[in-house]
Amino acid sequence: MIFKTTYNDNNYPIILKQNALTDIKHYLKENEQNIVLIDQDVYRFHKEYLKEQLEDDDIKFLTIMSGEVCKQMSYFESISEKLLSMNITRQSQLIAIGGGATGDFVGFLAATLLRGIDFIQVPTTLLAHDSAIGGKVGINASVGKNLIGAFHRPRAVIYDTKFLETLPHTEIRSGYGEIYKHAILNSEADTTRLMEVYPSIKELSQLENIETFLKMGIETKLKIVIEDEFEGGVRKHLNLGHTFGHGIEYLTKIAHGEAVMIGILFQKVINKNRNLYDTLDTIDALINYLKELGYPLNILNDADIELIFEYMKKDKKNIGQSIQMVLQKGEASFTIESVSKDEVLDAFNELKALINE
Ligand SMILES: O=C(O)C(=O)C[C@@H](O)[C@H](O)[C@H](O)COP(=O)(O)O
Repeated sequence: MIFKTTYNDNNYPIILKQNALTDIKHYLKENEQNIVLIDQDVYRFHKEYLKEQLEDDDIKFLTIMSGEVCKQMSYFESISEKLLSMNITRQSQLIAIGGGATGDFVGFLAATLLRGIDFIQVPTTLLAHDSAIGGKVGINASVGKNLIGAFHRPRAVIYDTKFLETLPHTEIRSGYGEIYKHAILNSEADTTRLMEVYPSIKELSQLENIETFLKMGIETKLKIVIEDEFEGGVRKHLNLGHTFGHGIEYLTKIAHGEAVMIGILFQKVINKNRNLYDTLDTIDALINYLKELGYPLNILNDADIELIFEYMKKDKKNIGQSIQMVLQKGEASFTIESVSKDEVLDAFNELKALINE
C-alpha cells in the first residue's frame, strides 16, 4: 500500500507493506552521505535483514540508544557532534530506523543540523505509524516531553511490517493506544470494530488484521496533518489523551501509547463531568477493556497528581496559565477546552476509585 501526502509541494510517500525496506534503494542519495541511525535493539534483532537491504558500502550505520532516553539534550549534543565530525553536508541524508523516539530524535537532528537536511523515516513499531507521519520531530526537556522540537517533513516513510514481528507486549499495547485514538477520531463504528477484532491481549498480540487498522490510522492522520500542518486548529485533536498522557508518561516512564490510552480514559471522566460525550457506562466499558488488554491502570494508585499537574502545565496547547485539553463532544466531534486544577484533581480521584471497584 502506498499513500502520498497532498501538500502543494515537497510531498512524500508512505509505503506500508511487508519487506517495504527493499524500496529504500529508490530513496538513497547517489554520491552523497546516507547515514542510518538505528535503535540498538532493532539492530540487534534484525542485523541480517538490514545488511541484505542496505548492503551498499557507502551507507554508514550508527546505533543509538533505544527508546525515549535518546531524546535527552546531552545525547542530542553528542550525536550532533559525531555527525558533524563525519563531514555531513546539506545534501547528506539521515535514515531513522526505530520506534517513535528514534524518529523524533533523528528527525530533530535532520531539522537542525546545518539548518536542515533530508531524512527518511523507517518506523519499526506500531506506535510509529502515528509519529512518523506529519513532520513533528523533537526531544525532551527536564520539565516535559517534546518541548524542544520542529516541524520537518521526511522525504519518505518506509513502513516495513516485518519489524512488527519482534515487538514485545508493552510495545504492542503502546502502539495500539495510538491506533485506538485514531479510531475514536474517526467514528464510533471504527472504535467498535477495533474492540471486536481485539477483545483480549491474546488476539492483540497475534496482530492479525493489523494492516487494516494501520491503514485506518495512517489515513486519519494524513487527512488531519494535510489540513493543518502546523497545529493551528484541527491537528490539536491528534493530541487526544496526550495532556494527561504525557504527564503520567513522564512521571512513571510507562510506554507512550499506554500513557495515551490512560489519558483517553482520563479525558472521558472530564467529558462525563461536563455532560459532554461520556457516561459512567462508557467509562466502565473502557476500564474493563483496558484491564483485559493488560494496560497498567494500577499505576494511577501511586501516582502523584500534583506532579502530573506540573507536567500538564507545560503542555504546548496551553494558553497562558490555562491548561487546554482535547475533549469529546459527540461522535468524531472534539473541542479544546480549558480545564481547572480542581477538575483535574476530581477526575483523577474519581478515576482511581473506578479502576479499583
Ligand atoms: O502529530 C501530532 O500532531 C500528534 O499530536 C500526534 C501524537 O500522537 C504524538 O504523540 C505527538 O508527537 C505529540 O505531539 P506533541 O506536540 O504533544 O508533543
